[in-house]
Amino acid sequence: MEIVFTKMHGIGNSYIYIDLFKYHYADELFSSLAKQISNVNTGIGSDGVIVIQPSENADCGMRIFNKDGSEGTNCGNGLRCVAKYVFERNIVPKEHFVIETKSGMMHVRVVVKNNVVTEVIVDMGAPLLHRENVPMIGDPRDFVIHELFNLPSHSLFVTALFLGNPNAVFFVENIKDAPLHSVGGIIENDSRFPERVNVEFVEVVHATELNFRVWERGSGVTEACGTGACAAVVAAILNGFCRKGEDITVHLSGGDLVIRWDLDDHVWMRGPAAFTADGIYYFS
Ligand SMILES: N[C@H](CCC[C@H](N)C(=O)O)C(=O)O
Repeated sequence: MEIVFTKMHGIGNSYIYIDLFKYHYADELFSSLAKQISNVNTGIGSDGVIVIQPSENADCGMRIFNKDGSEGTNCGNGLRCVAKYVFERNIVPKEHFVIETKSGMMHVRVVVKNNVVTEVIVDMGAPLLHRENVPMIGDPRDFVIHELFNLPSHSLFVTALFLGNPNAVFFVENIKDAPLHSVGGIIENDSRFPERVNVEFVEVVHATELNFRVWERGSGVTEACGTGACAAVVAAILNGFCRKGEDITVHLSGGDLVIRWDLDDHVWMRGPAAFTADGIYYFS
């Protein structure tokens, strides 16, 4: 079966984009497509699949499927790429518009130079801090801020929250020592997170600068995670390392994002998006 696709990335977090405004594929396809096409040897290579589709409630809709075929609820880097795609391909010829995701309506603004989107600003909405919203087991009314999180090999302190998806943030002295590969997958699948969790390690460089690495739910280590970077900024403010209302630069493996948890409680993310290729994939 021939699948028309576009590959894009947001600071190295790459997805295969399927445009359902133009082409028609059955919903049942996407989970197995994500598993197959993400393989760099037998597929195209990506962190998953993102479906761009019409929406009755917004200018367009977006669905995200991780490498393991699981469907996520939002994707920060994906939102910026979808915004660039629908603007430049004349699907949504507006500079301010709304993208519907499983975790809500996302308001985006594209920064345009000579008809090319150079940057996208996304209102990621307000974080949900109660344990039941992360979700994480325990007293539902609690916040999870600097809570002891014991593993067989490590004693860590977690700050957990929902910001488009579930996030568990751990602060480390030096990002180079983050036990990403040794505990990322263990924490992702820990039973304390009933819907699994995206795992972020953060080094506070200073009050307006963070170093960041991520093990993503359903995709493992990626170059960048937009929702995760936003969650890291919220966690840094909750722990007193940074301040609300200030622009925080987050250094991810694939590049930088500028994020602000505003006094109105909304989290704003600003960053680039890029086309990589258009093509046809032979799905079997
Ligand atoms: N792995 C995430 C979805 C992708 C999020 C990430 N790529 C981003 O840029 O926000 C999840 O299952 O919640």
